Amino acid sequence: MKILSAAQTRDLDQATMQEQGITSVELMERAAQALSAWFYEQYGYGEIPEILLLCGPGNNGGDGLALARLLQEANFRVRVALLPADKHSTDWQHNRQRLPRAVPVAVLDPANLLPITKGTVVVDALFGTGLSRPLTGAAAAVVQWLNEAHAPVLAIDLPSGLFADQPQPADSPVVRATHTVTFGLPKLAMLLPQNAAFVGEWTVEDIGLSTAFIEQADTPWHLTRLPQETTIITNPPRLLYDVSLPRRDKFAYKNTFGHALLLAGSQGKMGAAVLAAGACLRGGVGLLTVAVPGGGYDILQTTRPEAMCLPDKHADYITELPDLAPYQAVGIGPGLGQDAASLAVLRQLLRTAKVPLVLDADALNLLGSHRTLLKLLPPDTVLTPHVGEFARLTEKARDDYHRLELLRTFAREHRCIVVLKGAYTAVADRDGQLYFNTTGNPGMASGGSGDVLTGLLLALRADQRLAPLPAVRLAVLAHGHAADLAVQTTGEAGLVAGDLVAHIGPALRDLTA
Ligand SMILES: NC(=O)C1=CN([C@@H]2O[C@H](COP(=O)(O)OP(=O)(O)OC[C@H]3O[C@@H](n4cnc5c(N)ncnc54)[C@H](OP(=O)(O)O)[C@@H]3O)[C@@H](O)[C@H]2O)[C@@H](O)CC1
Ligand SMILES: [K+]
Repeated sequence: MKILSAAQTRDLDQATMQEQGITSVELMERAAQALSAWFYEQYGYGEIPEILLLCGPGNNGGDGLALARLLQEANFRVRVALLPADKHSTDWQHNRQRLPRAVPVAVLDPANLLPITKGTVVVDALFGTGLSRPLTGAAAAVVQWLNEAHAPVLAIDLPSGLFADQPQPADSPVVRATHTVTFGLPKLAMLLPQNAAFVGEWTVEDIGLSTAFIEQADTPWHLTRLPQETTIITNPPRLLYDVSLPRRDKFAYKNTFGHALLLAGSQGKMGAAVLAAGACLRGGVGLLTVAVPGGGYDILQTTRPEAMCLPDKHADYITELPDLAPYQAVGIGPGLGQDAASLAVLRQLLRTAKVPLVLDADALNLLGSHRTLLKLLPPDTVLTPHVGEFARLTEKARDDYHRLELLRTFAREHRCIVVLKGAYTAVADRDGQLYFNTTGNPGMASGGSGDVLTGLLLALRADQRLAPLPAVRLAVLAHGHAADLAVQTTGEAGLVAGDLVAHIGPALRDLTA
């Protein structure tokens, strides 16, 4: 799925109207219907709250006015408060006229804003994708007043004051919504940690926007999602896959799934090697060999009998690179430590490897402290930094938007695939495209999650049937999905990395086309 800019979103609305022969008012009505359906789902069967709709001067306010009418017709108690403005959009005026007289309408007086009654649900229909500058004056005063009320807030399309695709100044006010309902496609702003407190939970409502326009739209931003049912109804339901694991041929041989080498573990960190090895095995690798420090031999052989083990001559950390000839992919980093001997192993690996590489954890820290090594990265090497590790590889980002630019530049410059781990893990490829992952949960914020991802990436990079980018997107999607499956029994707090390993099998089964 694509993510479009604010300008492209406006063009998308126009294209939809032309393609479907509908007016902008009709499109607005679809948006309002989707919003009223949301209210039904939330409140239709329980206690019905009073709803206060704050409406701005443009089409976002027009959405609010149309929603007020639909909610009033559905017997919700509604009130409308308008932001004072000199001009209003045509569709706003249309929906203002259609608003039933029974709905109380007031114009907000920014100098005299009355307290919001407890229990009121507020709809933020002040500004959406048409925000052209940071909020000041009356609009800023209203947003501040709303935020101080701590009421539940549903934002239409975007929380007011937030730009869809670029940062706003730190001191400019933005509505802190409890929930945001957006139309057609998510907006870039919704995926960034710095905006989480404004956006709240978010959902995307389908209002029948032009798929032809979306397909041809040029954008670097994409989403990777679980398989979705097509809109064409079939029995059994047909699924559309963003990425998928090919079904195994009946006569499949283990060579198809590759022989992977994992270099991992040091004294006190053998758990990282065990977790990554487990994930690689559950990820479907044909054969796995794990190179570990001598002292880790018994641990690995006992916990993962399916893997072969190469013990290093040093007891505590890895000092020698094994002969790479037998392997189709190599992973390095989990629990590796940062000893000078391990650095030499990494350097030699980068110089000599002719197969896909996955670099994580201490391998990234070593790269960060010896950046000249970056020149040695073979094309399509996979790097899996979290935000701190990424900063060590490049520079400290000013904000989340800047970080995305650094990420795309880095991936292009080094012709590699970077997996920036976080709530919406971002996969950047050498062409400058960026894919946000949509699976996973906060239970994954605990030790070992990253080691599991490395093992899974290694398995899918060793799989001879998958191209580099789809393999990486699939691994990231499956990793999050495994966590979402596991959390159903463990809960978020109780989720440990071993649970992820145990759920990789079912996660990949769901992603097999
Ligand atoms: N198009 C469609 O068919 C559909 C659109 N949809 C809905 O429309 C929304 C987009 O509507 P929109 O383009 O009218 O923009 P909107 O966000 O209402 O704001 C524009 C107004 O605000 C003003 N303004 C801007 N910044 C300001 C500031 N800082 N401080 C003060 N004023 C400021 C700006 O004035 P100006 O910049 O011209 O001075 C203008 O008057 C979209 O988010 C979705 O909700 C859905 O119904 C689906 C169908
Ligand atoms: K809004």
